Amino acid sequence: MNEFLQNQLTSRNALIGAGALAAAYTLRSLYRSSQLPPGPLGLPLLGRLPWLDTDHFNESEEAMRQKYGPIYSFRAGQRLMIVVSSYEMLKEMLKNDMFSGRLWPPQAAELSDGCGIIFSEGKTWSEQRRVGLRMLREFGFGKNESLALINEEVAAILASIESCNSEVDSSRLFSDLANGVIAMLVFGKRYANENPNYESFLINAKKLLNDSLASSLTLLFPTFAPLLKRLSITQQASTATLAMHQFFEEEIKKKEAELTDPNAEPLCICDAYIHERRRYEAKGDFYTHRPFHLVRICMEMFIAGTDTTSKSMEWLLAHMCLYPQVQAKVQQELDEVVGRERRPQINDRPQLHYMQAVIDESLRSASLAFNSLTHRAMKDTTFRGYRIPADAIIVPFVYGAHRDASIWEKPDQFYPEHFLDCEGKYSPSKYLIPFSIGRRICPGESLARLEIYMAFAAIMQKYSVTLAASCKDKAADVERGLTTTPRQPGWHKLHFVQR
Ligand code: HEM
Repeated sequence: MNEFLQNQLTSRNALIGAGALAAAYTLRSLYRSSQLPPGPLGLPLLGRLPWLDTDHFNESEEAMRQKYGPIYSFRAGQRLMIVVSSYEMLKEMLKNDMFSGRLWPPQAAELSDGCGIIFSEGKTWSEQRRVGLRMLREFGFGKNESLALINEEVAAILASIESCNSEVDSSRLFSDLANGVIAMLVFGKRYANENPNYESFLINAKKLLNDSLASSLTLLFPTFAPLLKRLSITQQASTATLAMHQFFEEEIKKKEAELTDPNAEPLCICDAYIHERRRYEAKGDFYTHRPFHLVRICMEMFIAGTDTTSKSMEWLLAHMCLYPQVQAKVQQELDEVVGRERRPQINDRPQLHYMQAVIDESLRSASLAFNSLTHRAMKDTTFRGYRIPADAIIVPFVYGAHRDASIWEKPDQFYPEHFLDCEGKYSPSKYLIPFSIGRRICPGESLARLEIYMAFAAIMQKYSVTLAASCKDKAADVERGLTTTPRQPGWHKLHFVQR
């Protein structure tokens, strides 16, 4: 055989070999994809990203839920998303350690250094969560001190409504309340708005939330993360995080200097944590509660516990504007149970059946944390016969669960009767999961519910609220909401009339 023929044969064999390999690879990928939960195909590298409406991400996901059912999968960039929206599946999945991991953009994960509650996993997470929850209980829920504190913040809201004759920006109305409560719980003091350090902290926190979609590019495209990390949008988020760390480090330093007596009564979460850390250090353990945990926990309480609570109150008032007949019933019940002479208190809550149903229906209808916080599959595993690869992003699609027609009588309407029994008594539903469910369920639920109830009851007792004249024609936009993190009601202003 001459040399030319031999070369031809070798190239042909190489081509056949490469073709066979490619075919085997494609078949294997198709086979492996067929084991995943059903879902739409996407483009190479981009996956379904071009089809997702980033302004109303919840609606894109809801359309897929309608088509593919309660568990589906799709690729976003290089990541596999497993979207789950059935209550029963979420309950089963989220109580399982296998799905309790977290996956964050690499730059955010590096900055967190595995500390705190929200970003951590495994033993560190369970220890920090245990301590955080205990402290929230000690300082946060239902104690006379915290009730007095919330009452003060509510009084400030009422005063600010009273002083404003014209239109009120609802987003400003409630953020002071939620920030004030968290500041008192965490540091035992309220920050004046003019405090420049606190002001810049608030600006950085807003930046971080607003830029979160853009900065998650590094999460969706891990291969390109080193390049993407250099983008200014990613760097802005990191700079904001570092500045926030600095704010908390300085506040904690002041507390440490003040807290010299180990028997001194802790006055806030920060005091209590410093005591706890010193107890561990006295036993020679400098690691379990190393100082950066406290920095992160303080920051997490502010980030996770303020915007969420104030946006829930905004949604409630938006719903009252959109459904005046519901508002009238809330007020009638308040008049009957509490009257107008004294401010509604926590012990009135069990008698305010309709009001509790309205609050729950607003939480359902808004589904503020519409994707909860996403989780990570810790290992290759299976769930209900589907393959779930390690590092798949588990999306608890709360918005979809709250629109499941097999659970909710009128999923697309604002219908407080979802939470009332046939005698008109409040009947909480286990299917309502705005604070998620399972091992990582929000530890701030009781506190958030307390704040929401106290503020809502006080406002409804004294005022009727409508959309301001300038936004009357925007009702549909208000109700459709905006999807940032968290989902906000559409932009609007309010008009209050004293009752
Ligand atoms: C209406 C207000 C709130 C809503 C809708 C809300 C919702 C949520 C959701 C959906 C999660 C994710 C749970 C998961 O990963 O499965 C979460 C986690 C968390 N929330 Fe809240 N939250 C609210 C208020 C608060 C408050 C007031 C605090 C603290 C003072 C707080 C602290 C946290 C923390 C620390 C986590 C992380 C839990 C973990 O990773 O183990 N939240 N929240």
